[in-house]
Formats: sequence, structure tokens, C-alpha cells
Amino acid sequence: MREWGAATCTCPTRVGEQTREADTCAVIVAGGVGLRFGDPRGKQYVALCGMPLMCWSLLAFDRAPSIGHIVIVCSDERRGEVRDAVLPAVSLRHQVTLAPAGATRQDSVYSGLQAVPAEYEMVAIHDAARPLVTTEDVEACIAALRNDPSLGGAICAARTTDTLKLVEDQTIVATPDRSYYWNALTPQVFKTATIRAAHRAARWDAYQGTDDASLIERRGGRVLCVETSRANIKVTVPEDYVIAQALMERRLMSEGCGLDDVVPQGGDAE
Ligand SMILES: Nc1ccn([C@@H]2O[C@H](COP(=O)(O)OP(=O)(O)OP(=O)(O)O)[C@@H](O)[C@H]2O)c(=O)n1
Ligand SMILES: C[C@](O)(CO)[C@H](O)COP(=O)(O)O
Repeated sequence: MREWGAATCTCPTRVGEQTREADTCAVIVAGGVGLRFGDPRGKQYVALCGMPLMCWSLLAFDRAPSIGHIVIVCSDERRGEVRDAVLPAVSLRHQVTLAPAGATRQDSVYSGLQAVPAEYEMVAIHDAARPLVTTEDVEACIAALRNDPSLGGAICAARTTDTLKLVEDQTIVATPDRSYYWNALTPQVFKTATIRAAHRAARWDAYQGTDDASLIERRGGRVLCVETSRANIKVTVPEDYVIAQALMERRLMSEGCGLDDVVPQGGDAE
């Protein structure tokens, strides 16, 4: 893996100026230890194309016209690193609040939700470990929820392309019709009040879901899958890093934008 160094390549495309009131707060969860990744620095802090990996998703959200504030959830031990290394590597327009991580992803999201300023009607919850999210993905998901009041949430998702097997004791039990199966990605967007209530209910019931949509589903809410870029992978194991780096390099080469947009400055961290 490359060491952290000066940024040699840069940023996602700007998606126009802010044309509407920003009604959504981003909650970026970066509180995991990355056991499966195995690097003691933590996968969200290793360099990807010249910046800590989590910087790429911060930029994508910062440039989304619907986003007005960013909450970053990180462990107390890494708070200093976020302030001194992550935020200075990007030039964020929006104010940033840091919230303490919890023991599980769900606990970290719960913590992040407590830090969302009162004026934000919607939240977009995102894994810091998904650096390839685009501003277009973020906006598509927010627009889907905004445009359909009957929805309990809208999530970025991609259709499954492999043949799926239901397996017990390493033996195939069934081959389900894969047209019904999609991979859940992030961001996952919800009304702030709705997802806060769903998280409170899950804690009360001691329910642990692997994503936030499942907390809405279990209460009967309808969550829409918004088909977005399948390049938005989660860096989970070391092989994912290699893929993420190749995809990011390809994106940066095709966009060909300059370094001036990512000069060290940092947002105001509260
Ligand atoms: N207690 C936790 C656990 C996870 N996450 C975040 O949730 C996202 C998705 O989690 P995952 O890929 O499982 O990350 P880790 O928990 O770090 O990985 P592992 O399970 O391999 O330890 C990551 O951005 C991770 O930092 C978090 O904020 N707090
Ligand atoms: C939220 C998520 O990224 C959607 O795919 C995923 O469920 C997180 O799961 P993990 O096992 O905690 O990585």
C-alpha cells in the first residue's frame, strides 16, 4: 500500500453550484478498526491516490448541493488524526462535527445521528470505507427520498451479477432467482426523525442490523433501491484496496482535474 504523501491526483467533478437549500446532513462512519483489512493504521486512514482513503467520500459529499453539514464518526483515539491529517488534506466548504464511535457500526451511526444539527430534515449515512462514491450517487439517493413522501428511505444499490446459492454446511440448498437480489451500498438516506426512531427501537429490541435500511424495513417502512454506480465498493479486505485504487486512478485520469481543488485547508471541526 502506498504511504500517505502529497496528493498527486484529485477530486470528483463538481456537480454545479448550490441551487436549493441544503436539507441533508451527511453522517460518515469511520469508527471501525478494519479487522478484515488487517492494516494497523485502519483502512479509512491509509493513503488512496495521495490522500487518506476517507477523504474521497468527504469530498463527494461536500460537493453535493443537497448537503449542508458533515458529521464524521471516529474513535476518540483517532480524533486528533482526523483533525490534523484528514481534514487538512481536503478543502471542505461545509462545517464538520466529530462524533464518538461505538462498538458496532450501528452504534456508531446512532452516535452520529445524535450530532446532526436540528435544522437537517434528512440524513445520508455513508461508510468512510467506500471512497468511490460519487456526488451524483449522493444526489440521486437524496432526490429519490425527497420526491416520494411515502418512502421510509432510499439507498444506493447495485443489482447482483453473480449466481447466488443458498448454502448450508457447504452444500447448496437452492439457487434463487437473482433478479430479486441487489447489493446494498451507501449512502442510505432517511428522514432524520424516522431513522433516529428506528435506531432507538433497534437498541430497545437489541436488534443488530448490518445496514440502516434494515432498521426501517423491520418496522414496515418502504425503502427504495436507487440503482447507482457499482464501482462504489466497500474496502473490506486488502484485495478491495487494489481494486479501489485502480478504479480511482481510472476516474482521475478520465476527469483530468487539477490539484488546486484539494489544497490542504480543512473544514471547521467542532
Ligand atoms: N464500530 C464501528 C464499526 C464500523 N464502522 C464503520 O462502518 C463502515 C463499514 O464497516 P466495515 O467495513 O465492517 O468496517 P470495520 O468494522 O472497520 O471492518 P471489520 O469488520 O473488518 O473490522 C466503515 O466505514 C467503518 O469505519 C464504524 O463507524 N464503527
Ligand atoms: C452498510 C453496508 O456497507 C451496506 O452494504 C454493509 O452492510 C456494512 O456491513 P459490514 O459487515 O459492517 O461491513
